[in-house]
Amino acid sequence: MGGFFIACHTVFGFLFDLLNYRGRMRKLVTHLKDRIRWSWQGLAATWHGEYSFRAWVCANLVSAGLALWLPLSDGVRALILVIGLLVLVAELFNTAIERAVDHTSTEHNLLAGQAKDAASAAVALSALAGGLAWVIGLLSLF
Ligand SMILES: Nc1ncnc2c1ncn2[C@@H]1O[C@H](COP(=O)(O)OP(=O)(O)OP(=O)(O)O)[C@@H](O)[C@H]1O
Repeated sequence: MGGFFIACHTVFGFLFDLLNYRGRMRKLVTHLKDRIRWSWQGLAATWHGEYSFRAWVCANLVSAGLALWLPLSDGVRALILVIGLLVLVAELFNTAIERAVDHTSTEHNLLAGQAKDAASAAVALSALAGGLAWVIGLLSLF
């Protein structure tokens, strides 16, 4: 009799865990789908609203094409491609900060200006890193 109860407890425990697990997985997949949708919305809005983002995407396509075409080492290629993506990431943050600041107030304010300038500097520095990666890559060809 004791063995029967232990067996029931084990089987029901297993079924309960399985249902719980499936519920958690379903929640995880829904969250993942939402995050992909929101990220896509962010990319699309930035693409449509920011000329500089479109310009960086085009520059990245040219840079990536050249990096793959030229006989560069794998390390330099990876550096150029990754830094190129980081410039886009910096531009997305720059846009997010500009939008958040302008949503709060479009009045002239020292802190608002500093926030935007810092975001702008982040894009400039990441672009500088990309340029540096290209200089290293081109020097390695000679
Ligand atoms: N509310 C503000 N208060 C103070 N200075 C501001 C404010 N808004 C903008 N500025 C100044 O103007 C600069 C450019 O502003 P903003 O980033 O909004 O212009 P933008 O032309 O849309 O830039 P981007 O080309 O990066 O999209 C800022 O870096 C900052 O120095």
